[in-house]
Amino acid sequence: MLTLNQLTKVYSVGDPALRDVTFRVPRGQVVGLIGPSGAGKSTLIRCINRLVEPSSGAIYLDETDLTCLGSRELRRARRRIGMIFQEYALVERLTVMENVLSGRLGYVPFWRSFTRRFPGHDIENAYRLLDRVGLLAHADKRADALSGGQRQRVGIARALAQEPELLLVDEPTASLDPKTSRQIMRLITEICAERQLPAIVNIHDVPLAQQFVDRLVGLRAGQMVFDDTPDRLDETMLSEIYGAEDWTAMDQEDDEPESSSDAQISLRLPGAAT
Ligand SMILES: Nc1ncnc2c1ncn2[C@@H]1O[C@H](COP(=O)(O)OP(=O)(O)OP(=O)(O)O)[C@@H](O)[C@H]1O
Repeated sequence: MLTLNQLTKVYSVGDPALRDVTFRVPRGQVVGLIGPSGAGKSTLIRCINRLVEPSSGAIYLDETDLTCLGSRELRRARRRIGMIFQEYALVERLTVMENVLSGRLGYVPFWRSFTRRFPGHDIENAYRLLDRVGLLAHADKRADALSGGQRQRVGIARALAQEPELLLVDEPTASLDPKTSRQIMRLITEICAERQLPAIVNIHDVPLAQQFVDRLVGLRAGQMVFDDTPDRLDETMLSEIYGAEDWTAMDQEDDEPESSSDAQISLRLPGAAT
């Protein structure tokens, strides 16, 4: 279980990026984090893994307050947090298998990581994970030979190789076409249910989020303005989160042809095609 308690972040300049954000994510629940640009979504995710230092508040991963950890304890705690990134963050010249095994680097002694010699059970587990994400036949291919969707599947398998207790997912579909985006969101949510993993997914595509996540948290100017199931997010609430003017503008953009490079971040209300 992840618990954020009055999490606040004030950067050296500007208004607070997060103000007293409080919510819990129980095991197996996938929370979609939505809000306009600058609302604080990335800051929230980065505070949890302490890439950004929170200004105040607490972040509990089960019993551990992540905000209080020294550097050594923090390294250990980060092993418990799997990250999935928009641009996959793979090592392109390494194979799919080597990329998945890199999720184990925090667990093996330095000499093993240096020579990339991993214990047999890590390798067996990596094969199982590749099978789960549908990439078993691609284990020996170089990462740069894969499509975007396949790369993201490698990213998911690598995060799972860590045997995490929490998944933090940053715009997992922003570089993917709509069909592949749905496949990736389906995979993430199925895996979280299977493994009873709590997850926070930072996502711009509201309809996609509504289709797959258990719960939506809406941020605006660093404050939580929505926390409910996706079916409770109506037009009024969307205007509240995104601001009436911005929301109307984005809604109109949605009427433009798909060729728009912003097509994927356009916002539509429920009923997106599967
Ligand atoms: N390193 C930084 N130093 C100062 N201000 C920052 C820094 N990073 C973010 N901010 C500010 O904090 C606020 C929240 O930014 P953040 O990137 O978390 O928003 P976001 O919701 O993730 O936006 P986007 O959807 O565009 O990625 C913004 O006002 C931003 O300008």
